Amino acid sequence: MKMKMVSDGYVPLFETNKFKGRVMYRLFSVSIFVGIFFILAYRVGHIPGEGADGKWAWIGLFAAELWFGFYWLCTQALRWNCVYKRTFKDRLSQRYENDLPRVDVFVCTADPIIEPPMMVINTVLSVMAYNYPPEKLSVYLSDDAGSDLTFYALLEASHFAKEWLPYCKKFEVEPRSPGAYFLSISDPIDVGKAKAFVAIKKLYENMESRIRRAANVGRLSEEQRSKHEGFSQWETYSSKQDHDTILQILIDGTDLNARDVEGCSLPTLVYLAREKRPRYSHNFKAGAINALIRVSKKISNGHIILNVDCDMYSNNSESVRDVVCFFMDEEKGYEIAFVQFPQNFENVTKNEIHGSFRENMEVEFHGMDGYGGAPYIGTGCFHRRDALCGKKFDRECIGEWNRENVTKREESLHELEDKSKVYASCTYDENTLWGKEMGLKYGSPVEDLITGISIQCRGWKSVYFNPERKAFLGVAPITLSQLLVQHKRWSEGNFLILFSKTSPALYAHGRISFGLQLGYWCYCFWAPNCLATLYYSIIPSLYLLKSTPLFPQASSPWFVPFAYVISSKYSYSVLEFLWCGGTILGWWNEQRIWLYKRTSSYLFGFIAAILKSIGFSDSAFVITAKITDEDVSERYQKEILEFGASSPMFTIITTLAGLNMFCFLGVVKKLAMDAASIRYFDRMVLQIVLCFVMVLINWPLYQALFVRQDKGKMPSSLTLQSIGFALFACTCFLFFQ
Ligand SMILES: O=c1ccn([C@@H]2O[C@H](COP(=O)(O)OP(=O)(O)O[C@H]3O[C@H](CO)[C@@H](O)[C@H](O)[C@H]3O)[C@@H](O)[C@H]2O)c(=O)[nH]1
Ligand SMILES: [Mn+2]
Repeated sequence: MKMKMVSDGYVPLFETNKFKGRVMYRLFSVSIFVGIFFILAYRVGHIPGEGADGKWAWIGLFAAELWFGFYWLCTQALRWNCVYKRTFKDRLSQRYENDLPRVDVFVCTADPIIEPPMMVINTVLSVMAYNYPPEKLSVYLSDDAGSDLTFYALLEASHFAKEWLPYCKKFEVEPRSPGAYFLSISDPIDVGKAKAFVAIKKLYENMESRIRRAANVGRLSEEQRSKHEGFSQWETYSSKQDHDTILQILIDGTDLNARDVEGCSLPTLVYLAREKRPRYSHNFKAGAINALIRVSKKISNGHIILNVDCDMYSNNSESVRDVVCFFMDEEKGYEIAFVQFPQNFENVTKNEIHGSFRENMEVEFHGMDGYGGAPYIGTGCFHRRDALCGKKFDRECIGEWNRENVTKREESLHELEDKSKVYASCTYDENTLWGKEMGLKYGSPVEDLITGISIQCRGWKSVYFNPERKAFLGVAPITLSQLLVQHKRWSEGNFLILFSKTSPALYAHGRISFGLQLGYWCYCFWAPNCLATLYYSIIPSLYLLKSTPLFPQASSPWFVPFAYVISSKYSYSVLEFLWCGGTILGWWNEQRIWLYKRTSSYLFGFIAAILKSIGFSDSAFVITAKITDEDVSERYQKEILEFGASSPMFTIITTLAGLNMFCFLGVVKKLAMDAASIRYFDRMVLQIVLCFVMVLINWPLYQALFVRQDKGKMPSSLTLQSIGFALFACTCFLFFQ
């Protein structure tokens, strides 16, 4: 009904544009498909005869190539149908400025040491300062550590906000995280602003030094505690895993006395540490968010919920308005459950030694958006509250944004706090649909992705929005081992989704589009990728030692599909990377990380997933550290890979690098000594190239093994062990096989 009414003079609040080079890309993609077909045909048609050397290796390669072919096909779904979104915020203001929906922002933190309170409150301040009516904005901090230090920092932030918010609005500051803002501007050019700048900076620095001092001492003084009654809630606190619910409304937006220094109202600000007991599983981040969903329903009940990690500050004060354009669009808004922004990082170096999510963010998610289903990736995502709470999509529920406004509260603030605490108790979830059908799903290390899929399976659509000015900036892992651990968690979780109730292989079939299903497979199948990749990076190199060819020789026509697929796929990959704003060296680094992730993280993730599904272990959420030592981050800035400590993941990648080094040395020896080396080269060319690329890509690793002397080099024990393994493997292969 409503749709009919508006469609006459309908002027949309957002538009969707298709990628212009679509047809070209599809033709290119088909040509690669044909190439892959010929490669597989070659494998099937040329299996070495019974008893011939390398028969089983050959069959293994066939399996690996079949896998890569399948995986490649899935990745096409991410590129086939890319779309780009644009919003019209001026139209939004014209039409709805007085009817904007309420928005609740959830920031979560879990450890005051690896997630320093200063970082947390910078994120909080940045979202409090959104260009949005403050009476419609509420900010909640979930503290899974229940740390009084974090509470203290938030209390300080609530005072500072009274100066910071009007300052941001007056001078149209960007970004609105004070820390990032002061770093980006050393001296204001405009003299008129200079005074205000100096004053606010001073306030910030004073606050910072108070918080840092408290953090260094490790506890708060009696005097600090006496400044706020909220601290009394820590009296019964025994540990991070064992404490009552701590809930404090620091700023009550409905209170007419809560004003900033210019007399404008302030957003509501709430601190919550949900109840924790050792006997009850707290379900990590999913449990924290679900507690917030319930508590916030009682306090502010925003229609839209934004969820950010504590290290992801808002870099664009217009984001909420962008999002509201999607939700309030009269024709298409009613079917959107969530709007996901990209994850961008503040601390990536120019050539991204740890790789980045560049292609995922700039290409692949646009591809999924083309099928109506951007994934939910945990942070920087705005949800429609109802959809997040389990509501099924229903065509009838159009135009419900303008429902009731906050009615004047009957109870006092204290009563409200006490009543809301119930919703954060550790037993509240038991025997309810929370964590299953409602809120974020429990039991998965990637609660975000799986929750997004289940929302889409209930009929909702989602939107991916990637504006010019980045909406959020976070902290990427600074050391290689942190990165590998993070990817282990993801690959394990993504793989387990396939076997879950909302598997994109089975359950989702028919509920989401097939293109989107394939798109999700790319992520779900991260872990098993390790098998084919390990095989490809070991077996062909080993067979070089025996001079057994496993690929067509250079003079054979079968060489053509291999050469075509490899060269065109990689040329395209480089072009895509540059087009997304990367550098050539960045691309090369990305390939290295691709290899390391696939051979170590994914392998461990794969094993962990299997152990978990047969009931041997339980997955945990290892929180990614956001701070490091001075010299570690110095090396990171210089783009030097950080090893330092031993880890089983390093053993694998080092053994692999050693093995390829030995095989390559074997080739060099053959080429130098053998009179028929031209013939050898012709027969073995693809294997030699593969081995050579492996050596080349591992160059920084060899330096860490043999050359570097700094603290971030590979530990000597690990070097010895891995080189030993590699030598052993080569020798065994040569003499006993
Ligand atoms: O028990 C926990 C554990 C974590 N967190 C918070 O969850 C967020 C993400 O944790 P982090 O260690 O930074 O993980 P990342 O690997 O960086 O997280 C990515 O991957 C996760 C899923 O694996 C998603 O939940 C995140 O949103 C996404 O940024 C942080 O704000 C944590 O404070 C909690 O609140 N409680
Ligand atoms: Mn993180």
